[in-house]
Amino acid sequence: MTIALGVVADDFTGATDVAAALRRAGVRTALLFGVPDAALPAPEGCAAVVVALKIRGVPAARAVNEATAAARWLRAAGVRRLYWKYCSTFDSTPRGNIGPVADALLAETGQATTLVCPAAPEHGRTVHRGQLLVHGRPLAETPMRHHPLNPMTASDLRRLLAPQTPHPVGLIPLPVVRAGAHAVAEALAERAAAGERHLVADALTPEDLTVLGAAAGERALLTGAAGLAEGLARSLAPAGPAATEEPPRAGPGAVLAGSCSARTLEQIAHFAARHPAFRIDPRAALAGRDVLGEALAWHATLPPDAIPLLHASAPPAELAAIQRELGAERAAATVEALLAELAVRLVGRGTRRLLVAGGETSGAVTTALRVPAVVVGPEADPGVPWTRTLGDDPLHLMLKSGNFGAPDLFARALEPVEEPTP
Ligand SMILES: Nc1ncnc2c1ncn2[C@@H]1O[C@H](COP(=O)(O)OP(=O)(O)OP(=O)(O)O)[C@@H](O)[C@H]1O
Ligand SMILES: O=C(O)[C@@H](O)C(=O)CO
Repeated sequence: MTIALGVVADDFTGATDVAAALRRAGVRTALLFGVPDAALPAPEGCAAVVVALKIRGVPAARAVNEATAAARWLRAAGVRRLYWKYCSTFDSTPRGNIGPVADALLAETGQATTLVCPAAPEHGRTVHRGQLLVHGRPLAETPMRHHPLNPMTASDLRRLLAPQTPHPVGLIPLPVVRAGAHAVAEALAERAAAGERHLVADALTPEDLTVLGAAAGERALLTGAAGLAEGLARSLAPAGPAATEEPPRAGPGAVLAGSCSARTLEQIAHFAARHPAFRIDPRAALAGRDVLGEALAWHATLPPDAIPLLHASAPPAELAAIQRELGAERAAATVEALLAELAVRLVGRGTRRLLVAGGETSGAVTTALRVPAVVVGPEADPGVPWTRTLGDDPLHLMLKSGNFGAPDLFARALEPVEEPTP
């Protein structure tokens, strides 16, 4: 089977989000974690392959190297169209990594111009007049202002991208998109001739994204969040039925959360009111306390059917205080290392369903668990699918983006479902 689309995703939850969107569009999708080994054969029977990397916050040179290596593997596996998936809230700093990777992949494919469209209407993200809106509010006026690693303090995508690339950034405004694929294709050709390399595209609806996907035609590289990938998939092939697979209902479950996003904090509050919860503090760990040992000892006291939550998440003011005291990167690395080791220990103790909140956190956990690839299953909420490892005794993983899912998601995903009495 030809692989129609190869996606390079900058974090692990973003990768599951885009894989779920492709599955929704009827495309059988495989999800690989980390740059695939050169000898790894292309997954059988899949029309799309997503490679999940953990390059959102790393130095730009490293992000470029890993993304290029993943793109080369995908192209060697026969992929003609590449997609660079970044966050629908454009998580990045003025140093990168969205621009540098887009430039590197453009050079790799020999293409002159690409689209930049983080719209994901499914998640309430739209682009209008080049502004990124989250449920109608400019990005910089949302809690993303307080993100622990990349606070987003501007909303204009041209302004956000400009410091990340030496190339001109232009705009395809909504009226052009609404005029249809032909008008967008013409605008793309004109802007390319004018030397504009990155074209921010307005999109408010799934239909706008399908138009953009269709306009891109045979272009070898598009960039954006899950919405444009789904639009591209819809324009490539009519939607088929999504594979039918039940969510995993049984087996010991646990939640590990390192996301400090507003939605994760709500989900933690909801879950902790019903289930045992343990809070990890990086200050204690760096002061020399055996936080891992304490968490494991706490876990050992729980009844076998408990669904524990272990988390480090802190509200904005407390997070800022921790970061001032420890340094943001040191604090984050400490939390990630602790949660990753906890994941390994919990799975060692029999956990088979693991919900992980946060993209960086999911990257750390999945890498520590040495999971090479998963099959993408049903979504519990938009962009939050269950995935499972291959083999006889699969591990079920739900990698949740910080801002995704309803407040009761953790409970809904993991609590046993009462069978209706006949
Ligand atoms: N108490 C804390 N103090 C300092 N850093 C923390 C704390 N808790 C979590 N972190 C760090 O904050 C970062 C949160 O990023 P992560 O990507 O996991 O979540 P997110 O940004 O909400 O999710 P997504 O990327 O999916 O939107 C992680 O690196 C984590 O280790
Ligand atoms: O696009 C999004 O918002 C998510 O897929 C994501 O990347 C979160 O890390």
